[in-house]
Amino acid sequence: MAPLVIETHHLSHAFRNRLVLHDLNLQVPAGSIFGFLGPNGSGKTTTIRLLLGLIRCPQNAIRLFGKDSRTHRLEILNRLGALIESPALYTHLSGRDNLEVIRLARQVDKKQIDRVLDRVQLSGDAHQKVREYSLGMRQRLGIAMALLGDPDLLILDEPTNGLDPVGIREIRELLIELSQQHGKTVFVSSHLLGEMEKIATHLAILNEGHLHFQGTMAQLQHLQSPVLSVETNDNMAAANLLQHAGYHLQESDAERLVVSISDRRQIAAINHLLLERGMSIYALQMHQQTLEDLFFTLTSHPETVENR
Ligand SMILES: Nc1ncnc2c1ncn2[C@@H]1O[C@H](COP(=O)(O)OP(=O)(O)OP(=O)(O)O)[C@@H](O)[C@H]1O
Repeated sequence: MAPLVIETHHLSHAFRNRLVLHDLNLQVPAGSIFGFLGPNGSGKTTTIRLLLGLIRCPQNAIRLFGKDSRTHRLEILNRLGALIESPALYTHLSGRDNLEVIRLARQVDKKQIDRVLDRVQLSGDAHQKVREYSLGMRQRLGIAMALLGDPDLLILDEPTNGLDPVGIREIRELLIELSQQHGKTVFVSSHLLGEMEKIATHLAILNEGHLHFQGTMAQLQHLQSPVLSVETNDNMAAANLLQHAGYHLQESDAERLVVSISDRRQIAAINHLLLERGMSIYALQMHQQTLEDLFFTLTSHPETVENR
């Protein structure tokens, strides 16, 4: 297994006595594109601020590059670049001059400006004022800033927020290239599973400060179970019956009844049970859960998947 670039050990955090992160044990392997997923308010930005040392954490709770984040702060910061939501930019300056400001502050070699402009494909627009940049170009410039100093690890908080589909695709391609061709580890937060699905090698799913899943994309896909849509003359009565028989209902209302099943034999058993109780069955349709469904289940009924 690749060495871990980020590790958190029982990391918790409270704002004024309100616990917003609970016992987080993250493990981010070197070279991964690690999607840190969760709905709004689940604690992603708080985790990222803790990782970056913008919020103080207890000693031994966070290790970056195998070193404790409290005792090796400078050494760690030299190896990472970050972008939290939108970059702070001087819009009256050109893209190149914005990079120059950061370069001077970080005391990085001047040659790096051309290198990072090229990497984010802004070389041709480098002399244009940032106020003329699209939102997508501004985000790419923000990533270029994070790349100054040639960091091994990039930490990006919702980098595609507010972008149109073209901007989202550009960022997606850039992150894949940074990982695959330049060997960076990319830790990227998002509330959109569909977006992460296209690029992440690993995922963690956070909800209300609790980690509900962590692993590779393949491991997440393995959790996808088949479901059965059931349509009867009385879906509410059918739902009661199935629940009493021990089935897990993913959705149940008068319109829609969706039951988790483990194999096809359960379809026959459900059919039998409903007929036995005199119900009319209009449809039984098996389909594979999508990752979107699984994400919804993990963040709303985690107990149903956690122990599989
Ligand atoms: N400075 C703060 N003071 C008090 N509460 C805070 C503070 N920052 C965040 N919170 C609370 O902590 C919880 C987690 O917020 P956080 O911003 O980390 O979530 P998030 O997953 O990044 O959400 P979003 O996608 O909306 O940015 C929320 O309930 C939020 O209201």
